[in-house]
Amino acid sequence: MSPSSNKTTSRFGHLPLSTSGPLECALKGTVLLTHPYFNKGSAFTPDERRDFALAGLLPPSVQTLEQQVQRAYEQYCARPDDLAKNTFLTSMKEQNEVLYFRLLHDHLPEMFSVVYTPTEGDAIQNYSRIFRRPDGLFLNIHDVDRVYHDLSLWGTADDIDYIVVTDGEEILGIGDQGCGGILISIAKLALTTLCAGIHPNRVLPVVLDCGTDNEELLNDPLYLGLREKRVRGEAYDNFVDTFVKAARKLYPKAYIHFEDFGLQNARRLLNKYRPEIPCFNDDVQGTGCVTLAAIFAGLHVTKQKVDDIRLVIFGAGTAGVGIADQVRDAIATERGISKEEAAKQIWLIDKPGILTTDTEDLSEGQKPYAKAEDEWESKDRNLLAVVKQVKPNVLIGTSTVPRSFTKEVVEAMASSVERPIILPLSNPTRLHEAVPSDLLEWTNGKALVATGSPFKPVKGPWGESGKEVEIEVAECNNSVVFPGIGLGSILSRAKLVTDKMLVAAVNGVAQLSPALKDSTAPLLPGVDVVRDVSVVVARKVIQSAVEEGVATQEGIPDDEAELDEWIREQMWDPVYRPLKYVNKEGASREAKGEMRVVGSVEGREQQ
Ligand SMILES: NC(=O)C1=CN([C@@H]2O[C@H](COP(=O)(O)OP(=O)(O)OC[C@H]3O[C@@H](n4cnc5c(N)ncnc54)[C@H](O)[C@@H]3O)[C@@H](O)[C@H]2O)C=CC1
Ligand SMILES: CC(=O)C(=O)O
Ligand SMILES: [Mg+2]
Repeated sequence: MSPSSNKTTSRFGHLPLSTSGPLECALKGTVLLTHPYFNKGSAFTPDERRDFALAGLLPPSVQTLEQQVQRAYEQYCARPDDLAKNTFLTSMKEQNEVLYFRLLHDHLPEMFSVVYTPTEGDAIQNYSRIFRRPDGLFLNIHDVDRVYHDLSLWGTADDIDYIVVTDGEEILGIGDQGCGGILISIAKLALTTLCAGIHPNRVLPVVLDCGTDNEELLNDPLYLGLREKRVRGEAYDNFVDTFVKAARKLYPKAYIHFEDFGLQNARRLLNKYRPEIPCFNDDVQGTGCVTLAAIFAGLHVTKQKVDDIRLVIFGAGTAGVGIADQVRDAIATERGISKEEAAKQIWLIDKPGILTTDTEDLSEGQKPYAKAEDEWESKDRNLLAVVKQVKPNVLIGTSTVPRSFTKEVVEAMASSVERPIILPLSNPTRLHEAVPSDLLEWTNGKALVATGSPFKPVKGPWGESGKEVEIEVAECNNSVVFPGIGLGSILSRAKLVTDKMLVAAVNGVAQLSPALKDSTAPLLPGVDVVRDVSVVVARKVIQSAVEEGVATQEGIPDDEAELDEWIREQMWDPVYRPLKYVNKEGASREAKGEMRVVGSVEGREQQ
């Protein structure tokens, strides 16, 4: 999958998001060189150097993007550790976006974990220490009156397709990171471009700074966010609502992706806004979708059906309940039974142990899964006791409790099922409920494993032959699916993101599972094919949006192959487009470099 050179004119005629042809630019000289969207560095052509007053500002050799990637890769490799590599890549993104995305594209399996989990988690924890220049939109709860104005600086009604917003309360598995959460919005958006070709100049990362309950940050003199305890209740709801309403009014085409909100808010906000606007909560829905696809692949290997699912989820928070709902709904649909009946195949465990109708303070999301108290044989309510009684064939971890899938638990599970499906999903890596090497060793290679963060393949002398075999472990992360869901929603200009669109996305990923063809292969497709996965997911989502009557885009092709072509045509590729000078007066906001980079480039704050 090498990015094509500039796309030729489409046979579909004008497409809203097509990126073919020259790029108009009203910037010149040093301003142009410091603008990440237009900058080409040493790859500016002789004509461009002349037309844009760059001649004396660059060394004479005109280089190709490939040469630049080679140089950048050497510099990347020279960085001593992953956090330094992450910082290097951030700096490259601020200088030259095409080069940044092309470097990542060409080295994706190697660099994915550096720009995403786990290393992005380290960058977020160190945000106020490693900060050099701001990126994204910082809104704070004491300036509610400014929300509309500050949002309006990012473009006009047509300019923004995709917004990722966080309030920083529950970042990955590392908890409250306050305004450092902006980096998760930026990272998720980088993945939408990288994995699904969503245009990097048409996205907006946002952090809603409501304070932080993280004492370390509150006591850090260098902390950059609001230095006070989180504001909650009515003021919080009003702040979020002001943001959502302003975003809808200013950018009516934009899809809003909620990321890493806290347990009290994630699902509540999703339920509030889902019936009204095209929005998506990645931790609830993205995680639910990708995990269901992994379970489908696992059932294919074990030759079981949806009826056979006996699922135990350890950690019944935002992600855990999101997964439970997605699986429950799939069981209900497939078996033609009610959701209540389907929920009987799912058991949730949280801090008090198995959740029963007697458990205090069950959340609304947990209630449908609470089991009758008298079902419990043992007075123990812990994971081991539950596994022994339930005899699950699928065990999922979304608890942030490292090593909680102990040898005893896994052996208990493996004693009652031939091929246990075990998915420790907590991020970052150090919080995984178990590591693949242990799971495979304890089950003699029988466990079907996928993990929340990436792991290297595991070698071992498993099976009766005792021969050394290498098992590749799939990454079960919402990143497999959210870029494609976003792409499909944007291209169809869906009014809403419906349940059926999400089920369609699950089926799209599941049909691409390598395990369908080879039972020893990973349960999910890997990052090496992620753009192809996104096309299939987007296609399924678009078809479903059309069927549901929520697609508003005209001219969506009916034919599947044509639809794929129509999708690919609108995916942004990391290639240089020729620059065409336009006079500043009357130039578009994009040509003036005003989108994504707000205000004058020269005047941007550094440090
Ligand atoms: N692989 C993926 O795609 C995704 C992974 N995650 C990961 O899942 C983890 C959880 O994330 P969220 O659901 O957003 O957090 P959350 O805070 O909403 O949920 C965590 C749940 O685990 C429970 N828990 C904590 N200690 C426990 C214990 N000792 N025993 C049983 N339950 C316990 C908490 O009470 C809470 O209900 C994080 O590490 C996050 O990075 C989240 C979203 C996507
Ligand atoms: C992957 C993700 O969204 C999380 O860990 O929160
Ligand atoms: Mg998340």
